[in-house]
Amino acid sequence: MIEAIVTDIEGTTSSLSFVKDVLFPYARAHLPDFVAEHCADPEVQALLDDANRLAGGQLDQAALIEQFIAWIDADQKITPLKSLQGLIWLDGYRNGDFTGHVYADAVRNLRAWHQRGLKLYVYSSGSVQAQKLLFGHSDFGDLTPLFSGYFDTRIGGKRETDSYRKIADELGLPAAQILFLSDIREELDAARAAGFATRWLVREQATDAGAEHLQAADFDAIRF
Ligand SMILES: CSCCC(=O)C(=O)COP(=O)(O)O
Ligand SMILES: [Mg+2]
Repeated sequence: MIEAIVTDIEGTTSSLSFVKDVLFPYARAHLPDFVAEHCADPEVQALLDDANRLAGGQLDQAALIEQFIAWIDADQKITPLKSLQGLIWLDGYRNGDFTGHVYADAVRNLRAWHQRGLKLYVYSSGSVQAQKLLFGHSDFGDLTPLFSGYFDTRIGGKRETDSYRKIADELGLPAAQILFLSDIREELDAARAAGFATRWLVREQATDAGAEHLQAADFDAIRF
């Protein structure tokens, strides 16, 4: 019996287009000024140091900004980049430049599952701060009361089975009692290898008859 649901964001609760056409360009445009203004801030300094280590060198600030932009353009899920993006998006949400896109069917079912007593969690490559911002400033208002916890790549990559083992440990539940929702097959494969139940959200892609994961066109089609 399913006791908890862990959901991905991009392509699952929220549209690919919101992330790729709104969030990423906003971070890209504001990143140079943000780094220049906040580089003495200890939290930002630590992210710059992490990024420098991952880039394998002692990049100066201009080169580091170029590196961050290259990572954004390649949609790299680099943890310090994702944390920096979260800090930059804070201003965008606060200024009302955008609200977090969440599909109506996702909101409807998340609310129903929460009402039924299921525990709901988020696991996204976006930082925990970015996740809370998106759901806290969503098109449907503040959805954060629905969630019991958030995970990002600090627990491990989404295509790594060990990440799901760690999440199950943190939830204190047998993996078989946790349902993972995602639009990415490799993420579902990793979750399934850890023992999770899975549903493949196929909102904007063709269904795959040979897939090992049950597929759902949207959250209304998810049964368990
Ligand atoms: C948390 S909102 C921004 C999403 C994001 O930055 C991202 O890389 C999407 O990753 P996901 O794991 O949700 O597909
Ligand atoms: Mg996704």
